[in-house]
Amino acid sequence: MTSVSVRDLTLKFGSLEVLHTLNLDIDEGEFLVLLGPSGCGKSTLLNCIAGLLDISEGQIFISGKNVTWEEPKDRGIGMVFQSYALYPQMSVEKNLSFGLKIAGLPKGEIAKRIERAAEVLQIQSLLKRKPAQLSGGQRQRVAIGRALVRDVDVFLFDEPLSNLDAKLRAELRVELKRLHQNLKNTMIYVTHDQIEALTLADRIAVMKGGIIQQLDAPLTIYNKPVNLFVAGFIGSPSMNFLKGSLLAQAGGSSVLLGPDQSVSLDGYDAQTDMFNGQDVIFGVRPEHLTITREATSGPNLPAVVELEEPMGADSLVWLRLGSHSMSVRADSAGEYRPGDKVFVTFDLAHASLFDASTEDRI
Ligand SMILES: Nc1ncnc2c1ncn2[C@@H]1O[C@H](COP(=O)(O)OP(=O)(O)OP(=O)(O)O)[C@@H](O)[C@H]1O
Repeated sequence: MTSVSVRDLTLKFGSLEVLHTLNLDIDEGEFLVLLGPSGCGKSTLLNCIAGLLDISEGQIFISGKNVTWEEPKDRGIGMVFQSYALYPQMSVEKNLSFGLKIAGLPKGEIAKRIERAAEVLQIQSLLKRKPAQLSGGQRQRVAIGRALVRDVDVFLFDEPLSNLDAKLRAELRVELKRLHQNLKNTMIYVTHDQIEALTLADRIAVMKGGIIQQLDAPLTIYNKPVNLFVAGFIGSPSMNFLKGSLLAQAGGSSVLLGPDQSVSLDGYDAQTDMFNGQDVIFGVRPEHLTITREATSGPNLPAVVELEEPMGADSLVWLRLGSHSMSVRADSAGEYRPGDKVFVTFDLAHASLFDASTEDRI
């Protein structure tokens, strides 16, 4: 069942149109991540769903009800912001109970909900403390708790972890995932951190310039990005992009990357013949390339090592291949030296090909 439905949503700030006739359906219990670079409109979209902005055109439905003109408090949503927005003079317990008291809930019910949220978030021992006596991670837990006690259908998160250091962020990310697995509420989560998106989401909506570029499961977005923007935005280290031209012949297509340098597209999962002679961009992730000292039987090209970056478990080896530079994830601990002559093999089943003029996937 659809939990949140956004229909033909347009939002303008004065003459600046930030969201353009946007449509989005989010299933009940789904963890949907809105991902994109700064300024792409993801917080604006979340704020529209929350009712914090008056939309210019379109409609929003939550749990089947048209809430387009409803007040935020009447939408059945709980929101968690990047800034914890806790009341500094109140204890954790009071921060959690405040909204419920205003809503007129009976004392017993309030106590029950706080107890449950405190247990889920492991903050039972912190209930009497003030926000200033908490760490950043604990404060963010309380902020999540405040949304939790409202007993809502839909949680909205706006970059809730971005104020935390990397280690804490990784810990809370796991906790959020666990929380979603236990509660099974619909969650809409804004971030510009692709790791957060890939690890948390059931589906990711990648946005650019107020438009959803791709809405898909994380691995589909990772393996089959619909355009050059999505391909470049997702993945760290980034996908390698090699400019070339497409040559379709009787024996199959290939990409000409330079004089005497061509990569056969045998194994690529789409028809490419109709792009014969056109400029294309061949995209391949560092982990879908293999370096060998000797030529292999697969589609491989000679390359020269520029440098090796050790990354702990493995390393990133930068290669020069004619006029192209590319990085390869290698199971190596400093065995490559600048100037080493190697061969690089391409995993075509995981490669991407883009039309250089439209930047769309072929
Ligand atoms: N109140 C406002 N008045 C005018 N322009 C605004 C307002 N709020 C946001 N904008 C503009 O709308 C666009 C989208 O902003 P939004 O905050 O939604 O982006 P975002 O993708 O969430 O970025 P970030 O990750 O930096 O928060 C930006 O160009 C921003 O400058």
